[in-house]
Amino acid sequence: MDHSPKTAQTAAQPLTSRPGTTPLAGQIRVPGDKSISHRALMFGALADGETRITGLLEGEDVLRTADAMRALGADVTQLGAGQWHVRGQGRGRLQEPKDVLDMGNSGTAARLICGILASHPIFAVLTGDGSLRSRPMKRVTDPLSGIGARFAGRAGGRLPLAIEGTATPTPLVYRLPVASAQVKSAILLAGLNAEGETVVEEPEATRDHTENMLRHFGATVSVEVQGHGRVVRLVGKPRLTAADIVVPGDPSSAAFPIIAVLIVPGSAVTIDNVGLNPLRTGLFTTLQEMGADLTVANERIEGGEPVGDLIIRAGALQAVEVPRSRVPSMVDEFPVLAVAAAFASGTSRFRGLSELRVKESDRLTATAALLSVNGVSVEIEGDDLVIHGSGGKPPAGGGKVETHMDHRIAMSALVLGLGTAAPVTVDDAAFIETSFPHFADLMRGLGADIVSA
Ligand SMILES: O=C(O)C1=C[C@@H](OP(=O)(O)O)[C@@H](O)[C@H](O)C1
Ligand SMILES: C=C(OP(=O)(O)O)C(=O)O
Repeated sequence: MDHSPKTAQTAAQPLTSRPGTTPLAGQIRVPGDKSISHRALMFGALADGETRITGLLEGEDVLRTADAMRALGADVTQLGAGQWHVRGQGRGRLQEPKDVLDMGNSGTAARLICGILASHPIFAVLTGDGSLRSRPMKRVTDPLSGIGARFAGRAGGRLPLAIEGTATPTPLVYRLPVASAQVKSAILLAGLNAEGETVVEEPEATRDHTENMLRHFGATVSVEVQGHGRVVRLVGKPRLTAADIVVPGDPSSAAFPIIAVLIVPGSAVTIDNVGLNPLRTGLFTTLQEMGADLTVANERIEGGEPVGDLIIRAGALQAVEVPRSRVPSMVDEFPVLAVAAAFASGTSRFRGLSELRVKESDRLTATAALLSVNGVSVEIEGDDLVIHGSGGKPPAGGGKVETHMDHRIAMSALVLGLGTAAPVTVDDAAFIETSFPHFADLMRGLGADIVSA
């Protein structure tokens, strides 16, 4: 099986989704969690010994991380579908890469690897695709300069970025200016090679997979809850020991079939083995507030993370107001939540979405555009998104959506077209491969009508 990332080379792949005449039905699994998959490969590369990973997401973003870890000297091998092993060099012993590291479309890969490289005495250059090269990197390079690493990038700190790591990193005490698990993780990863304690204060709690995995590999990490936020402390220079990892299904990917089921009348689907880390489940809370028929069965802990099976049935939805404090726990789910809101009764407001402007695309603008080109009434007010729902009546559809190299915009638009009056077309579905390989096939298996445009 060829696992090299491809999006950069492939021609645009337009797709159309058409309103079906039959409900969606079935029992499925979604691919492994992207955040946990990146971290599993990185921690495996930083640890002593052999880490075995089950359920790894084989999406292009994660394959970029696998390639980068190989270029830094780790032995990364696929044993079977979702089964990978990584033999690490031991903390602090990564090698200088011989060529530029291409992180493709992945912000998580680029920012976390900056943290890893910053505290190794090596030189490296990072680049990415057109989307990633437009995304801000100063949010990691500014604090990481404080440990003694040096960075030179394009205007605004954008990729390509040259990094000169330091052999003697100073431990940081840093308060995050934005709620970002990527920035928190970059600082903690850099702190692994610093003598003493690295402290990251986050004003809003963000996903804690890095903290969980640090402990799983033997590091000492403490977390103190402070209001909506947390203070994370890492003791530097731990021995990281290889540990097996079981990756749960990605709740951010599950969001797409979930919303599809909710908006296609008569549908009922079960999604098995979805990660339910409480810092990732803001969408489920919000959908329950909208009156969605969404229940969790068989809740259990697997590989240190809570997981469960989701049972979803179509039904009427009410408008919702999502508070700013909930944004980090569902930051990637707003485009598809906006699709659900388009079918609800009443006007929904999602507050405080400024971070959506710096994702793979400006998702605030792209989400509003994907709705309005399909006849949904929507406004952006400051950093809020306001959506006037149709009250269950199918919105017009018939639009061609620009996806701007953004997988989540592409999948959200395709979900919308399953419930609109006329089909919805996306200009390029190729980027769906970054996080959700075989998305269209999985949806077709449930009865969705998705075809090449
Ligand atoms: O740490 C992570 O794995 C991620 C953090 C989030 O980004 P920010 O840290 O920029 O909010 C999220 O949008 C991204 O998909 C994955
Ligand atoms: C924002 C995302 O990913 P990243 O920042 O890793 O590119 C995402 O997957 O929605």
